[in-house]
Amino acid sequence: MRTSWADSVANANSLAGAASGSNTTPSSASVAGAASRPNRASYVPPHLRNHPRSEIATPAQPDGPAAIVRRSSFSGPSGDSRLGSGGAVATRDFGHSTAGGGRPLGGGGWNSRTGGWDRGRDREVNPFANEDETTDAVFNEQQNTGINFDAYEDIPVETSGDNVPAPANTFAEIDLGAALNENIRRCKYVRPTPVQRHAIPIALAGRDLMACAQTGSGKTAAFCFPIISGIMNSPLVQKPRGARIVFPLALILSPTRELSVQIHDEARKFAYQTGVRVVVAYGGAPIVQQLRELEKGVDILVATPGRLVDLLERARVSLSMIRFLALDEADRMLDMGFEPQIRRIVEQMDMPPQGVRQTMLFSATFPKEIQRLASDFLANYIFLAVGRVGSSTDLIIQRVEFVQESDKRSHLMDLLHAQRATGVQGKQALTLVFVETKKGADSLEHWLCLNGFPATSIHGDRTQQEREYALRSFKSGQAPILVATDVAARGLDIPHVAHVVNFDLPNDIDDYVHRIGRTGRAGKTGLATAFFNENSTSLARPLAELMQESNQEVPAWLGRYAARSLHVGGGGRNRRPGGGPRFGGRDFRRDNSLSRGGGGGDYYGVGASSGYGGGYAVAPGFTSAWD
Ligand SMILES: Nc1ncnc2c1ncn2[C@@H]1O[C@H](COP(=O)(O)OP(=O)(O)OP(=O)(O)O)[C@@H](O)[C@H]1O
Repeated sequence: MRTSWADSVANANSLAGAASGSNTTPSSASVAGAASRPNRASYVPPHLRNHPRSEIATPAQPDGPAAIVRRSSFSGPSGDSRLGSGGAVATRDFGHSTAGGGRPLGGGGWNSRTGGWDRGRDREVNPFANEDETTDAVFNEQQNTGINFDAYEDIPVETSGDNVPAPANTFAEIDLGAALNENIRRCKYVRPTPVQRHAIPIALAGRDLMACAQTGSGKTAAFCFPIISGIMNSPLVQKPRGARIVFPLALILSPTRELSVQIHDEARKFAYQTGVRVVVAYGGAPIVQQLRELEKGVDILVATPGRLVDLLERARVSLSMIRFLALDEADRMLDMGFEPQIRRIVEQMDMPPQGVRQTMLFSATFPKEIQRLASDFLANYIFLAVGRVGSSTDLIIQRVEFVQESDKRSHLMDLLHAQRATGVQGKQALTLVFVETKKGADSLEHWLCLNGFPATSIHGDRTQQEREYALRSFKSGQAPILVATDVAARGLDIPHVAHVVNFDLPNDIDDYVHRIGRTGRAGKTGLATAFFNENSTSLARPLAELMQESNQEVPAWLGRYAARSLHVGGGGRNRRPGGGPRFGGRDFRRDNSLSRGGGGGDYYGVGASSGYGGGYAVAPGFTSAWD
């Protein structure tokens, strides 16, 4: 059975303790003795290679169950030691003790359950295997080196908060350690995206973070890298053993099952051969299988809130050792749908409080009221806005067409035929069609299939198996059209989505931003078409504003709808406050210190000021820069 790195530490200590004839710690002698046993070829993790043997040291004596062992100090900033008050900090380097001494803590390996931490890692499934085998090398290359990554270069970046760490320009500068760097290379990431450049140094400095950055701009790595590096490099409280309860060190919450699976897949790549074990738990899939995975050991738990609550109630997971908490799609996680569950998980179970754990919230949209809620979870945090957050990337060409309800199907058919005619189809050009209801998704899928367009669908009434199958056939191009409800709106990173069609527009502009963000990812361009009619008038103004902000052509008729909705007070939550350039989800804390510019200005000339293009003063403690 494999274990997590944390378990390995615990087991290493108990093994060594046994070897020295005590229940506590390995003495130097026992370790030396163990090290002098005949060595089988020992696995040296990539990040520990090339370290002189002289640096190799032995874990010092832990002090009871809360003993802390420093895992590795080979690179990166020193870990967050905020948890250090619970026990003694080992002075020797855990990681290095593995590196040089073969199996320094006993011939049986690090872990009595597994027969060896390194053996467990030898058996680690290579998450890059499929990609390496991909014959279409160019395809892969384009995926991640992204010719258009230059498009991000002149993106506006704003940070606020105390003592904001400086951004880094290269991964080498960030110094994540050899193992992570090797995985970054395997992912074909040549340089960090802007959100990574800023967020990773902030997170590595141990700071809490609320980060807004456009869809498809690499937020997953921005929170995964520091978590993995933090787990590898910082002191660790020894995990209690024996019971069937597991103690993850990091928790990543996301709103949908598919997104959790995707984050898990990504995190496994980033953590490959680091010894940091990532496990996913989500609803709709058999819990027994997930429990089995958890029992093998878990450092990073990626979960949907519902399934996590279930695991907590069954006392199979404890959050008492959580050092890193990340909420992906944080605004969604804290809106009315999820907030009670999130509060339960974060505030009412056994998770260390804010200021003790490190908390990171990420999204492309961050309405102010949600920022206010989110600040309950954060301590002295830094707000980071990359791009006009809450806005869409300029890489997505947005079109809005006026289509009556009864004409929508035939209009969609025209679009699809036109795509076919230009050869834009198949695996290299997938089309994602968003509809409002589950029934609507089923019936549109059926109709498309009847009309010779292989389609599939994903929504909440389909079984998890059906959802996963649908996603697989879409990704593979077997069904190059996916009809979806908002369950597929956020986070999903599906290569080659060339066209997003908003067959039904959502009620909330932020949902629109996330939906169209399924294309135009990682520096590539994409197309989004929306069908607008009298049913979507409440979206007219925010949509027109968004398009204007993203340098899109706004049809005159949409401008008229927008102006009208302003006069009748439409917009509701969609009404964007303040006018002026939004920087999207601007830090709500600034509202207290800055006078609001714009006062409802807009580009229709209806508001009090001319809105766009006007700046706002930068208050002390806030920086604003073009990255
Ligand atoms: N530094 C990088 N270089 C090249 N590609 C990258 C880099 N970082 C991330 N990517 C790729 O960019 C794509 C989008 O990343 P990711 O899914 O993390 O975006 P996101 O910001 O979380 O988007 P969303 O807001 O939609 O959730 C992924 O395919 C990822 O592999």
